Amino acid sequence: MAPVVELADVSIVRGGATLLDQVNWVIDESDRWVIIGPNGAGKTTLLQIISAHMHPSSGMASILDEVLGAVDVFELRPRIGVTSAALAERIPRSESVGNVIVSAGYAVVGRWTEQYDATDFQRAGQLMHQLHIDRLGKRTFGTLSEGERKRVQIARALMTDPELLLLDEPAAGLDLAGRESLVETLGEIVADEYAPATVLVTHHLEEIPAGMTHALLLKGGRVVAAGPIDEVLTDDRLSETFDLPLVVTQQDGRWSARARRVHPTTSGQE
Ligand SMILES: Nc1ncnc2c1ncn2[C@@H]1O[C@H](COP(=O)(O)OP(=O)(O)OP(=O)(O)O)[C@@H](O)[C@H]1O
Repeated sequence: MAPVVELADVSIVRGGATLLDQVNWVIDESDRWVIIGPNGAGKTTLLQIISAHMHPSSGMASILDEVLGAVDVFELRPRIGVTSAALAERIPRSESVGNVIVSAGYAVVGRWTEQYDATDFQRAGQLMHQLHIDRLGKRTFGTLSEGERKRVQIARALMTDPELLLLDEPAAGLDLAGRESLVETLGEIVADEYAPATVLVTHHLEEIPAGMTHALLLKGGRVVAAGPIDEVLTDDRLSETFDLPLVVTQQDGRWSARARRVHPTTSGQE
């Protein structure tokens, strides 16, 4: 079976700056990837490529078996579910939650004059249940808490049954309880064998749901490491990525990282 995403030596150059530098990456259908890297590493730029919103300056990008540059991106984009802060800002605050979700089928951010059928509303209802937001259907987007908004966006991203799901910092800005609850729900989604290939971007290992299978570490537009999550999220590789000595721990499928404590040595004592 063809990979869901295949990048070969993909670079992006803008205004003389190299934002991505010869990135090679393959995503298979059953993969659940997490991308980690410091601010400015190129994570959003990488998502722009695999969501068919940016073409490589050089190299080859194949998304859902279509090569960017040789495909109508407007046909490709509906096959990809995306959540990001930029997209959330475009959702009208006065729109009802139900309409925010159902309108994904038309690739518009609020309901206008399109007609939806019973299956659309049934699907939206199922997703609201899956995201634990059943009771919010009639509320307007602007009245929701940040955590509720994140869930609505994820339901919307799943509405079209995408073949690729891209989540750009889904837990950013949530309090501890909100983060834990959302991470648990994301864990339920990625555990479903019929869920699409998934890519989640985060700055924090604590935001990685259990069940993610692969990790890609990005620094200065270059891939530091990419592969099975256990092999990639190591002390050495994460320390190199963030230019800081770090200790990584994993427990019950969840990850965390902290700075390595340097013990001051007292003269004459070991
Ligand atoms: N059009 C552009 N021209 C020049 N530089 C750009 C352009 N767009 C982005 N950049 C730079 O490219 C780098 C990578 O940006 P990107 O948003 O992909 O990083 P990121 O890893 O998502 O960062 P963050 O974690 O802060 O969101 C940044 O240094 C950014 O300033």
